[in-house]
Amino acid sequence: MQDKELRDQYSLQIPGLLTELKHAAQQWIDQPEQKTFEHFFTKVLDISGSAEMFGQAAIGNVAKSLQAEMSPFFKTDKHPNPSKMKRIIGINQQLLGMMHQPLGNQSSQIREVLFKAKMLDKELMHIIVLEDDLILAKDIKQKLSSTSFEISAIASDDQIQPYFKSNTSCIIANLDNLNDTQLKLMSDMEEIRSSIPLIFISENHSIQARLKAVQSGGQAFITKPLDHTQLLHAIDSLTERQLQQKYRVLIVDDQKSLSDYYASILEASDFEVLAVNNPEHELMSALTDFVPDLILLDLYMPFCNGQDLAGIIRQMDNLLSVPLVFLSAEGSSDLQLRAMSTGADAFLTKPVSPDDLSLTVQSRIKRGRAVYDLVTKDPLSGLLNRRESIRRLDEEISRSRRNNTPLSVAMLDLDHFKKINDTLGHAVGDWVIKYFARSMQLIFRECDIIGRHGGEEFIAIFPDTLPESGQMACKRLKKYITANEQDLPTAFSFSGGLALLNDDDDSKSILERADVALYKAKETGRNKVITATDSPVR
Ligand SMILES: Nc1nc2c(ncn2[C@@H]2O[C@H](COP(=O)(O)OP(=O)(O)OP(=O)(O)O)[C@@H](O)[C@H]2O)c(=O)[nH]1
Repeated sequence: MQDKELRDQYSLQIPGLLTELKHAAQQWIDQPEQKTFEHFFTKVLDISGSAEMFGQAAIGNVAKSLQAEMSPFFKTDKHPNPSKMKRIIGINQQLLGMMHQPLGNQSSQIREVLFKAKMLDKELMHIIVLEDDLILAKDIKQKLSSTSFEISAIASDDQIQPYFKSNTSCIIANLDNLNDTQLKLMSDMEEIRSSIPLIFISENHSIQARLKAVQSGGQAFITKPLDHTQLLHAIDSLTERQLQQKYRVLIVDDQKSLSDYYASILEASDFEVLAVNNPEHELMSALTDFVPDLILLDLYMPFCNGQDLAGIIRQMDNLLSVPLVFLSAEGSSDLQLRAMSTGADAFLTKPVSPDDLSLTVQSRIKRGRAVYDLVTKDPLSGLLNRRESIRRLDEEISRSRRNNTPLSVAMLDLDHFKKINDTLGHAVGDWVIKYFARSMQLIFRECDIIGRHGGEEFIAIFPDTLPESGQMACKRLKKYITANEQDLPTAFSFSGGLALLNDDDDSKSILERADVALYKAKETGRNKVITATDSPVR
């Protein structure tokens, strides 16, 4: 029988398998005992053992993860605990959902299993703080709330589960106050919280304490006295709060059918993908305009080989930290090694499974971003540093000229910041800088580029924007900061200068014009943004 016929036959069986699986799972839920569990397990085995062979790889993969969750309890007298049971039921529901869908449309479901749910755009993140030192809990709550998180602080012996919400994105727990049973609960919970990160804080600096944290599922360990910058940094890097834009993957492969296939897998896992099938003509503009987070390169192409292209890419400053992954049917380890020596980060051998592709891409991007962050970000504010902001401004100037679109740039500076430092101390000054940075991230558009130019001075680049809209964005920012004033350790304001790119400008001159306008705003009373060669807008 032909492959296709086999696949079609299997498709006809899916509704029957679906009904049996549903029934078996329900029986186990109603009567959670060994007999019903084993019956349910055999139904899962039926699917995991056959789906992939008949071209239903996505269903097969989820069935396999369900099988892996259940197998430790098969033919033993152990029974899954309630959290494990919840997880098994959850995965089973995904599997049923996939089997219920029209065939060929299941790939988007994989990401529910492989990837954590993305936070909605600008959605407030919810953090659970498990700390029975009421003063410390209150302090964490106050500091984090004023940085735009929603916080539930609970004593450590409380039941944590009822506090979980759909936007819960992080748990902070005091390791020192948790007894063995509670630590076990945290580690068991890992199965249901799956990707919600857990940060432990502790007074104990020892390796034993760190080990205990890791064994209980902790992904970060912060010692007391608590440095809130470090805490925020851990939250940011674990939750990817600042990285809510989609990861961008550039595929370079001369075979369109293959690049379409890879693109469909990656898009289903929420990556943004651009495919280049004709590198000779399309690659350079794709590299500069698309600015990929990772490049998937075919090793052999008619125009030139992937190794040479890797060499070209590695010569570009802004792509130095971007991971390169070769994709090829080349099985020789010698040739693979030679290819890797051009600075590539991984080699995937074709045919590559959807899971391998998604997971490799995801993990390499994460590492690439971590390196990129170290080089380009300002550690206090989490914004781009001065060097990177100017590099991005140069890029935006070129893009604006190419596309004939307007570009506005603002220099923003906190007012009387020295007084805040002098009267309330440097720590509060630092806090204001972070708060201001986060407010800009929250209020400005996703595509706007925000950097810390130095001290208490910031740069905001507004692509495709006239100064009038830039002024509106600054007004929204001012309104947001004023509205939240009561939650802050001190009220503060900012002044700004805004400039529109003109034909003669380069990054230096546009910044100078924005700076002159900023100076004017300071001179004429502060707390306002002035557009270069324009009258003040209050
Ligand atoms: N806390 C803190 N202070 C900083 C940092 N970087 C620069 N500063 C301080 O920011 C203050 C800037 O002071 P000035 O340049 O006089 O400006 P200003 O007081 O804001 O006055 P105007 O800009 O004229 O409104 C100085 O006291 C710097 O020490 C930082 O990273 N953290």
